Amino acid sequence: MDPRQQLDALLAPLAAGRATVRVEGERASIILDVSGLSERAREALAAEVEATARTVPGIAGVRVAQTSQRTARRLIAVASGKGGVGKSTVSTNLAAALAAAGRSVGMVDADIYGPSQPRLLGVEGVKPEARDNKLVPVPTAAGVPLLSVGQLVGPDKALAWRGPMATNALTQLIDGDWSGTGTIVVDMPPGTGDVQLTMIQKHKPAGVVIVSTPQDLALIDARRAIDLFRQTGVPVIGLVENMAGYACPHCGEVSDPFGSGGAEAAAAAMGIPFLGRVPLAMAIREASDAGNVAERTAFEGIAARVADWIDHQG
Ligand SMILES: Nc1ncnc2c1ncn2[C@@H]1O[C@H](COP(=O)(O)OP(=O)(O)OP(=O)(O)O)[C@@H](O)[C@H]1O
Repeated sequence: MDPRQQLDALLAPLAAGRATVRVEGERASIILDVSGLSERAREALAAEVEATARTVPGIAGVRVAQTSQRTARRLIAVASGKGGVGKSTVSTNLAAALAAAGRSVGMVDADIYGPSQPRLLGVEGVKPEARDNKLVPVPTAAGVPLLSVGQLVGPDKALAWRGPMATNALTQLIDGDWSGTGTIVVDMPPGTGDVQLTMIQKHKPAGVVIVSTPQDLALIDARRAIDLFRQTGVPVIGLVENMAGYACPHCGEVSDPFGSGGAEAAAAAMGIPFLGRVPLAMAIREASDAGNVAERTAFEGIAARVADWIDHQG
């Protein structure tokens, strides 16, 4: 475990959901959300967090800052018209890139048909604890704490759920102990069913990112998803074209077996921003399978555009 992972693991039982941790070289900065705590409890928690952080090998300096301003929770849904287009992969890498850029980001995996975030974020089999009747997000190496349908029932079981069970699970995850987390990326199930409607009506996402492949766009599934969010007043942050072109694993050159520019033109025709293309690349699949998010370059531009959108929402 690297110092960052050790720090997250040690702080989880003490202050998960309250601590936002950054590690640069040998220095750790921890922002502690102390809202709702008494003066004495704040000081005690800050002292305990600092003392604990100092025990981590490889960390030489620790700075703990307290904030009592509970960050307004902002939900960014990631949706697609159909399954298998890489929505989960885009969600993970988007969240990881935002975290790497210094944002406090969490992940809710509401994909009942294939909750793959525990695997993608490298915490498969780790169950969240409950505190004050709320689930406590599981810390991950990418700095993106996670609550997933897969943690509640195991990766293969949720598929058989009917509407109310699925929507209750979504609410339980979104109402977890997210104090200190500014933005929660929500990996939605594909399509336009009950979970999407509950998400829109009850949880009111700030915006939605739509993921599609070049072929998905041609098949109009993505358009149907875009229409649902638009008609219900959820701002569409933009379209990500995934598996766009093939990146040669040897030389990195991207070729376009399906032509290029189609998604960008489709986004323009629908009047929504185009956030970028992610090539079909062996490195992306391998990183996903290994539960790490090392392959980040393809996602940085997309994350920067989403961050820009967030900042302009006030
Ligand atoms: N750009 C890419 N390059 C290579 N492989 C990719 C890329 N994007 C996704 N994949 C791979 O494609 C498969 C499906 O991706 P993912 O699970 O992210 O899709 P999804 O849309 O979330 O699917 P579902 O809706 O079924 O959960 C995974 O094996 C993933 O590693």
